[in-house]
Amino acid sequence: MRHAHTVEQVRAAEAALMARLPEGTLMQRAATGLAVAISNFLGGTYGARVVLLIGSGDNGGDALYAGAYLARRGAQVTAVLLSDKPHAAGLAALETAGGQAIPVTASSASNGTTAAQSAVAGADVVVDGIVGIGGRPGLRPEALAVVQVAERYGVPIVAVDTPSGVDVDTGETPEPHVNAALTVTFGTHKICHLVDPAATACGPVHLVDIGLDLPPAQVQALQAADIKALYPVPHGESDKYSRGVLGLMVGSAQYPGAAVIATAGALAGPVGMVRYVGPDAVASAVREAHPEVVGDGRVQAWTIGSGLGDELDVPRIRELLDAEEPVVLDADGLKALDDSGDHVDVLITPHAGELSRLLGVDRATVEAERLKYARLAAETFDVTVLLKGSTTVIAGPDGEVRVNTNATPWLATAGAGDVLAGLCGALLAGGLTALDAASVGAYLHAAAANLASGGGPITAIAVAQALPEATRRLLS
Ligand SMILES: NC(=O)C1=CN([C@@H]2O[C@H](COP(=O)(O)OP(=O)(O)OC[C@H]3O[C@@H](n4cnc5c(N)ncnc54)[C@H](O)[C@@H]3O)[C@@H](O)[C@H]2O)[C@@H](O)CC1
Ligand SMILES: [K+]
Repeated sequence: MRHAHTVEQVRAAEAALMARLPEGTLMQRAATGLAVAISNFLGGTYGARVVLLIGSGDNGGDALYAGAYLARRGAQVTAVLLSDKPHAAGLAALETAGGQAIPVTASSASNGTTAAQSAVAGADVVVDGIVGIGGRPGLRPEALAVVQVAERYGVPIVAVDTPSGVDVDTGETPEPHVNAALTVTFGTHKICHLVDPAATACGPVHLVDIGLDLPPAQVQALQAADIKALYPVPHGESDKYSRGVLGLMVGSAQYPGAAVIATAGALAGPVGMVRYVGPDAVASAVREAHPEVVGDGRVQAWTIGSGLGDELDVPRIRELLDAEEPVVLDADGLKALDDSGDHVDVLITPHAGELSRLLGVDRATVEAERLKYARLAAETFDVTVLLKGSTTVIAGPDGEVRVNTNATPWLATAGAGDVLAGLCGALLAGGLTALDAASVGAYLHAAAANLASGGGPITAIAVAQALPEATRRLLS
């Protein structure tokens, strides 16, 4: 499990630990981990040209001490000072180790550029120590100008703790920010490391343990071992009924393929039986592709909505939402969702466009503030929300949030959502809670997509077909 804590939680844990340790110990731990990570990123330090961007706070202190470490190992280190009050002890350490510091405004011998811009343009790596957890969104003009030089010259940026300019506690990026090739963070993940759009700006995230004692996390990212522990594996006493029966109310004359694809996703889940309920022509198409599927009858869970188009029986869907059996509500089915606030175990699986319609805000706003709107919808409709996207945000009605980060962009293909809806329904029928079904479903869906893709295009059916192998690999 990866945990993400808020800035407030991190500061409290840091304060408690600092009170017990000699001054500067935490920063030394952070800086050493940072320096080792930069050295690994570069594949060695001797002769490497390293430029540090240094703001006014402890984030800059980390970067300066790491720069001193690298300078002692033969790197040519230049600190660009963005503030007139850089971390004094860190700066002294860098200079003692042979590094040099220049103010961001210093002019260069060559016309038109500053010394800082020339240093950045010729660097092997730029280290972003502008701001960390003390930062507000955005970059000041001098900082933005040097960051843009790095981008223009293709110089990779390693972010210290967080890419400067992002909103650390929400993952939002309303203002210009650093786009890192690697982020080295300390103690725990922050929310911006896991939630898009900021998560993308972090690149891979490397966590350095500095010994913090932390409270329960606000956001969690389940890893393979967590998913494995949740998966409902059949045992010696299992039969097709006890493994769970899923009812599918999906597909229509308009979109018969959605029914076939959602069924493929469901059958690749942990259920014992799948029932299809829908128009005769669609049922025939489903049975032709999947002869295992039977008709109406008792079920332990429902998947409703994928590809229903205009064939929406709203009163019937509302009846099922209020009934005891848990429901996955997808795509067109979302039009039947009400905010009566009396849902037992309902999982909705919207993309940003569908969530924006449900909440009456525009799509771009939902995409920019994914965590906020996933939480809001969970609370408003008393459901669990799985908000699809490059990082999937899963929010429970009681405020619990999980994210899934293993997806591939190749998964953005027609029908992929139908596979997910079928799979999540199967996991609900297999006995998982809505939150766990969403977590396991999102993880396996992405794992199957990675397997099927291998770095190339995929179809939704190929994702469904790769699900058994992805599940086998997880469980083995
Ligand atoms: N507190 C600790 O014990 C530890 C802190 N560590 C480092 O310290 C960082 C936090 O340090 P600080 O609390 O000094 O805060 P920062 O270094 O993140 O920010 C410092 C100051 O920058 C200014 N600022 C805010 N937004 C800005 C913006 N957009 N552009 C320019 N300046 C802006 C503010 O005046 C803020 O107080 C962490 O992210 C981490 O890197 C690590 O050394 C681990 C231990
Ligand atoms: K930073």
